[in-house]
Amino acid sequence: MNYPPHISEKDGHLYIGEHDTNVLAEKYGTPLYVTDEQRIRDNYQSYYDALKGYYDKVQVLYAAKANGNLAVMKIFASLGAGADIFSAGELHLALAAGMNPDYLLYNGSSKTTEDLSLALEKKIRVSLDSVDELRQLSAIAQDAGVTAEVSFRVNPAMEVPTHPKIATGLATSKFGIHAGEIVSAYQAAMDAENILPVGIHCHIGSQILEVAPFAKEAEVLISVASEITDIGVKLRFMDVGGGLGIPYHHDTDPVPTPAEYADAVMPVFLDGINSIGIKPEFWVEPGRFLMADSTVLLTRVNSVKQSHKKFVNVDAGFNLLARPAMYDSYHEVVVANKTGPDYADDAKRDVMTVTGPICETGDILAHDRLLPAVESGDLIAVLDTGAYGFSMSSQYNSRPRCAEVMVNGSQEGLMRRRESIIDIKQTMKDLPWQK
Ligand SMILES: Cc1ncc(COP(=O)(O)O)c(C=O)c1O
Ligand SMILES: N[C@@H](CCCC[NH3+])C(=O)O
Repeated sequence: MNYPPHISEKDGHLYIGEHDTNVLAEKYGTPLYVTDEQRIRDNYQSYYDALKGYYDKVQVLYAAKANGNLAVMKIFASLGAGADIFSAGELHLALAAGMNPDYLLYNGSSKTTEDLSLALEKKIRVSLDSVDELRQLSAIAQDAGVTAEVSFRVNPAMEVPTHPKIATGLATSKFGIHAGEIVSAYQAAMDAENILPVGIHCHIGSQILEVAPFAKEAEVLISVASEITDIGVKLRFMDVGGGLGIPYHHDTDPVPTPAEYADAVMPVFLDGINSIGIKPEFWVEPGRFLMADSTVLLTRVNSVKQSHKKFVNVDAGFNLLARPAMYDSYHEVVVANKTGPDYADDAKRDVMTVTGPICETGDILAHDRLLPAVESGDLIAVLDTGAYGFSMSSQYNSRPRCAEVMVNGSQEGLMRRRESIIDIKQTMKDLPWQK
């Protein structure tokens, strides 16, 4: 199987960076997420450089929902990124990581008045999702005696090649304001007290492996930019939302590069702004491309069962990696203590289904994979789990969440400790009538 450069096999073991995954699993226990810092930096640099090659006013806003660990946020802060934030928690983490508030955008289709007040208090721009939200923000800004800088999220009514649950710009999606209504929304913002519209925001969906939809999105945004410039909006940024997908099927998926993305999108953007006669910043909010392949989820084999098929029962399930159960997502799996030529012979391999410990039939991490003979105690690595892995985890079945480790060259360290049963119980309360 093809691996990204920070994943390798040595002496029968799977390595991440300079580290034997078996040694890390032994030291920190399983299940365990392990992330390679240098890979995050390299992914960021390739995205940023490709866009910057076209335009000097490029800003990356890391999509914090992909992985909100403070250690991860600090890496992006050190690289100069801001963040796409979707909650007060993500806002808090972005500021704690030292990100510049100028490059944070408070997104979301359902914000509370507390969220809107917090954004104003912290001087964070808000991406509005409805005219109702505009009215609420205007009232809060008037009370606070400040001006709120905003963008609207445009719904571009676009079908995109991805799982329907993560296609966010469909005409039927809950997000954004349709192109036909967007100019009147901006007019309402121009007319509203204590509101200054300064941006356009859009997001067509996630895990898209073609560049054409992003170019089409840029066309839609340019057309909106032209119309709202005509009514007097002074655009400071155009935010195109999330980034490229990644090849989860390592050997067969197409691998669109940031350079191809930039070649498709930037000419549309540049021609558009030149003909309108404006020079807004170009913002992009990648999450998956920056994080997904930086991380492996290590999970120990509890038992193997030959039923109507061969089940490999491991200690991580959809409590820790929801993607396969939620979107039928594919992740490569490797037996991390049985790699290399000794285990490559297909005759000695078997088709196996890797299942988690959760009390649901759908708790399957990987269906029907050809793997070397697996026994209890073996270590399985689930690849490409750095985006929407830990961040979507839960305590279902009252299972404490696992630890997260970061490696960086020869260094390694815990970036999140393992939870215990105390963490599960600590928010529960004794009811007075249940003494
Ligand atoms: C508004 C917004 N921005 C950015 C992202 C990040 O997308 P991706 O991880 O595909 O780059 C998402 C998630 O789909 C999103 O909803
Ligand atoms: N959570 C989704 C990505 C979309 C999230 C943000 N809109 C996934 O795991 O693929």
